[in-house]
Amino acid sequence: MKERGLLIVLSGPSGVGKGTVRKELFSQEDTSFEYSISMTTRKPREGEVDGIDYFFKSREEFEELISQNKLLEWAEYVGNYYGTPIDYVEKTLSEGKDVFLEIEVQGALQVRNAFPEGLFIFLSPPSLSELKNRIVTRGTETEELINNRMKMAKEEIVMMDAYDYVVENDHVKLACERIKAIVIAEHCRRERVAPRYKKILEVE
Ligand SMILES: Nc1ncnc2c1ncn2[C@@H]1O[C@H](COP(=O)(O)OP(=O)(O)OP(=O)(O)O)[C@@H](O)[C@H]1O
Ligand SMILES: Nc1nc2c(ncn2[C@@H]2O[C@H](COP(=O)(O)O)[C@@H](O)[C@H]2O)c(=O)[nH]1
Repeated sequence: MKERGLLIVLSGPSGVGKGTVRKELFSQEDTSFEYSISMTTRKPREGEVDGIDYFFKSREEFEELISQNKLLEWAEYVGNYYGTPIDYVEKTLSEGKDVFLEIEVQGALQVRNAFPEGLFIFLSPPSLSELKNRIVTRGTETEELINNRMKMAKEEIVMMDAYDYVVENDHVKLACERIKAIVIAEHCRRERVAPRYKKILEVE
């Protein structure tokens, strides 16, 4: 039977740079994670594409998915639902591939209960003022939403103790290097060969 993949959960407050770090990680040739695309009831931002950035759903459709137990975790965050489709995660892990979730803190804590064997990484900002600066500079939120997200961020930051690792996102490329090193170390600790090293073993 094929060994199950590792479930990697990257979480942290809004605006810390989870999406930026994830996109950078997935653009690098030496990473081989599978990204789990989330469902949300949030309206698409400019440039976001259904089925690539998110699966965009109505509130009724999302509530139907909850009632059918189709979500590994879900949370209502600043007025919208967000959730992880369970079938994709289960299928991909059972194929022996590592699955990468980029989700907020309430959802990450639910995954911790369902998958205690997962790898939980909290992405931290260098400071709260830099966090606010990043949300403001992104320019996607109204002043009211920025204040709501900052209020949530203060509650989320105290939860970093519940994670296996805290990675500071001071520079995107450095944060990616730290995350890759953690994943490789976790594979070794669990007595498995990290996918990126398997090709070395194939050489005669
Ligand atoms: N290390 C960094 N240094 C400076 N700016 C950064 C860094 N990482 C990300 N940013 C910027 O911060 C802003 C927020 O980043 P991003 O959208 O990736 O955050 P997020 O955590 O995914 O947010 P959300 O949870 O709201 O989706 C973006 O404008 C991004 O370019
Ligand atoms: N609990 C979950 N949180 C998720 C999921 N997908 C994304 N997110 C997080 O929601 C906030 C807001 O996202 P935004 O795209 O509106 O800025 C952010 O922290 C995301 O990481 C999910 O499936 N479950």
